Amino acid sequence: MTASDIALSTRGLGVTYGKFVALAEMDLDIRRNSVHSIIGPNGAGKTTMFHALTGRVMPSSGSITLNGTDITRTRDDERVRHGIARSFQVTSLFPTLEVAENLRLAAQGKTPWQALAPWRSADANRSALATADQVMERLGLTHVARRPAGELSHGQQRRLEVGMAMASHPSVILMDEPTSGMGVEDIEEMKALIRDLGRDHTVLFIEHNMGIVMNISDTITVMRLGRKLVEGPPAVVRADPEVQRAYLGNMITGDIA
Ligand SMILES: Nc1ncnc2c1ncn2[C@@H]1O[C@H](COP(=O)(O)OP(=O)(O)OP(=O)(O)O)[C@@H](O)[C@H]1O
Repeated sequence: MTASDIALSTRGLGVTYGKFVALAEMDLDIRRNSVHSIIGPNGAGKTTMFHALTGRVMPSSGSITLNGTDITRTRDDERVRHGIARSFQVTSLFPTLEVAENLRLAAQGKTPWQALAPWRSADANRSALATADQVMERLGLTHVARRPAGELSHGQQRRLEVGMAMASHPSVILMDEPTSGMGVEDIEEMKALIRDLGRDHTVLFIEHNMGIVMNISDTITVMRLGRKLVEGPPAVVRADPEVQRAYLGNMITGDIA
């Protein structure tokens, strides 16, 4: 693997909350156009890792590199411009606005208030509309383009959240438990979407459902107590004695068979 194959990497990344070490010495290499999952028991530091990557918390040590640029000290909004997008929960959607309008605003990186501005250029608007169309097609939401986002089914809303992240043309998409609270059918659609995204995006996601993780990940990083425990493709992680021990000790829930 050469440096240009890596979209996002960390070296020696650490986060402390007061005296508590939530993340320590984390080295991560996320391959471009791959699906990479982070798993581990509650409190392992997965969310802290995401917060450090998006700029929500500042690391106490180490570095973060995105497409060759050191972004360790950049603000969260600058990171979005550099190409990191986080798929937020349903609350990030504007429920009274149409699906297409939600995506158009996301493509412009704007709130509805800013989008009302009269000085918005026609070209920027056209390109945002084109992006919204492409994203809806990819997500299978074209047929609900004119429906208010708040009227979509739960599964459709969750796919739209992913679309909101895609609309900023990110190089890396972070997803925090993309299938949590979903029924079986919606889970299958989300799995297919993530796998599809991995063809031309880099996807990093936190997930508790082991069936999904083993099924769609190219690489899995297992965390425990703020550190990396094991990393590799699903077959390697599944067979690893340390991971097996963690499962047997109920440190990680779910079925790894
Ligand atoms: N703001 C904070 N202040 C103090 N401690 C925190 C803070 N946020 C998280 N922690 C602690 O850091 C540790 C790691 O938490 P984190 O949320 O990153 O774990 P996680 O792997 O995402 O867990 P889960 O699967 O339960 O979401 C936990 O022990 C948690 O209590």
